[in-house]
Parts: sequence; C-alpha cells; structure tokens
Amino acid sequence: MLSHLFRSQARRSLITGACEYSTKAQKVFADSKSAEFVAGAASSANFPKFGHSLPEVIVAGRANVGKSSLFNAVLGRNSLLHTSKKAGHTRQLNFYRVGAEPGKLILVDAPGYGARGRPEWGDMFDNYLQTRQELRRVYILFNAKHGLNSYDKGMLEHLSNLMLTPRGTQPWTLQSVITKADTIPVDDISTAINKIRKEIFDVAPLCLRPIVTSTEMTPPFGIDQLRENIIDACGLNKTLLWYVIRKIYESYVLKPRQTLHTLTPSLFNLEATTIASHPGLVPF
Ligand SMILES: Nc1nc2c(ncn2[C@@H]2O[C@H](COP(=O)(O)OP(=O)(O)OP(=O)(O)O)[C@@H](O)[C@H]2O)c(=O)[nH]1
Ligand SMILES: [Mg+2]
Repeated sequence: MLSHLFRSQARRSLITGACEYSTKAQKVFADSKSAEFVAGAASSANFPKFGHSLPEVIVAGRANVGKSSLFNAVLGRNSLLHTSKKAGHTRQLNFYRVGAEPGKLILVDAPGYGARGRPEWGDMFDNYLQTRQELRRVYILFNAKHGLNSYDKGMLEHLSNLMLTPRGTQPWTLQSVITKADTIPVDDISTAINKIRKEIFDVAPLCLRPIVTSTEMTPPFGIDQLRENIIDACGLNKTLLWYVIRKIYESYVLKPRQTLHTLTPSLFNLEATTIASHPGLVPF
C-alpha cells in the first residue's frame, strides 16, 4: 500500500504543476448525486432537444481509451456511465446533465473510433459536431501507454478541419487529454507525455495542450483540472467584469455581427505555437 502511495505521489509531483481551482468549478460539480442520464441517441435523427439550452462538451477517443470512466470521475460517480474492459462498449451518444434541474451543462459520452468503431457511429459523431449549436468543446483522449496511432492522427486532423468554419469562426474548441497515466512507470512519464504532446502538436497545432489524467489513482488524478477546463469551455467561469468588457468590445471595436471567435488568432497576432501553449486565449 505504502509503495503504491509513494508511486502515486511521485507520479503526481512529476506530472503536475501547482494549480488553483476556482470555487466555481467546485460548485458546479459539487452535487454529484444530482447528475443524471437525460438522453441517448443512436442516430442523428434522435439528438435530443432540451428545454433549457445548456452548453455541451463531448468526448472522442479510440475504443477503451477511458472516455466513460473519465466522465464518471468528473461527475464524482463510480458507475453512472457504464464502462467495460472490452472495447466498443458505448454504442450511442449518451447525454448527462450536470447539476440539479435545469442543470449547468451537459456531458456527452460517445462511442470509440478505431478498429472497434463502426462507420455509422462516425457519421453520427460528425453530424453532432456540425449541427449541435450547444457544443462548446471536444475532448480527445489518448492512452498514455499507447500514444497516437494512425486512427488518432486521422481523427485529430479531421477535428481540426471541422473546428474552423469557412468564415474562420470557431464554434467549439479542441482539448487533448491523456488517460491512464498510472499505467506508465514513473521514470518514463515525462518522456511519454512529451512525445504525445509533440505528436498532437505536429498534427493539430490548435488543439489545446493535454491534461494528464488517471481515474485509477486515489484520488483520481487531473480531474479537478479537467473540471475547471470544462466550466471554462462552457462559459461558466466568467466574472461580471469579463462579461461587461466583452460586450463593450463586441459593440465598439468589432464590426457588427463579427464574433470574438473570428478574430482570436489575428487579434493577438500570435503564431499557432503560442496559441497552443496559452489555452486561455482560444476559447472566448
Ligand atoms: N489503469 C487505468 N485503467 C483505466 C483508466 N480509465 C479507465 N480505465 C479502464 O479502461 C477500461 C475502458 O474504460 P472505459 O471508460 O469503458 O473506456 P471507453 O473509452 O469508454 O470505451 P468504449 O466505450 O468501449 O469506447 C475499463 O476497464 C476501465 O476500468 C485509468 O485511468 N487507468
Ligand atoms: Mg465508453
């Protein structure tokens, strides 16, 4: 037990930087019992419409990478989402409301791609990305031990293309997550993470830098950071001051009907590298 604990601590200190988490994120995810499954869609025709238009985030990743487990951890639940050792377990889009009704946001679990995927799942996923107004961020997951294969690189490229509209607007952002960090020997963690980071950047420079997680560590690792990231993506972490500045900026500086999304890169005149290393600059 002690050696396990030691390894966990060592792992933590290796892969974490000091981080402060807002009480806002703690509040949004505090009431884990109120989270619930609200709808499932096995095809594009069944995408649910909710009375209150809540912001949504969705996971993507190869089958078995740990998508459903990660959302369980984010929700502070053990088995609200069904998980399995067998790849290909989740077979439809499953919508989970966070917070008591009417809720704060929706987490969308998805089937995996890759050798265990199915073309019809891909069509449904694409359709969701292209039509869902509520979508704020896509979380793409990579297994720490396996890194990126050709399916992952293909998906990153595909998402990068979908993420920017022909007008240059960006309705949603792309965030990478490394899962199962506990499966890597402590001494190899930095190398493994850096390799994955570089591979992601080479294919998708606008993808936000990976959050490293493990749902098997006690307590789960990287989950507070992920929660914070989710509420940022959903616009739930904004202060009143931020809102007022944005409104003034939109009204007086930007041309009418142009959104902040449109100008994000040129606004700051930054190279893609700089943007990728400053996640906060992208998701207005
Ligand atoms: N060691 C370790 N195992 C994990 C971790 N996260 C998930 N797993 C295990 O990985 C397996 C797959 O997890 P799921 O969450 O079902 O994966 P998924 O991506 O949803 O899989 P599909 O629905 O089949 O696409 C399960 O046996 C989990 O217990 C982790 O952080 N560390
Ligand atoms: Mg699953």
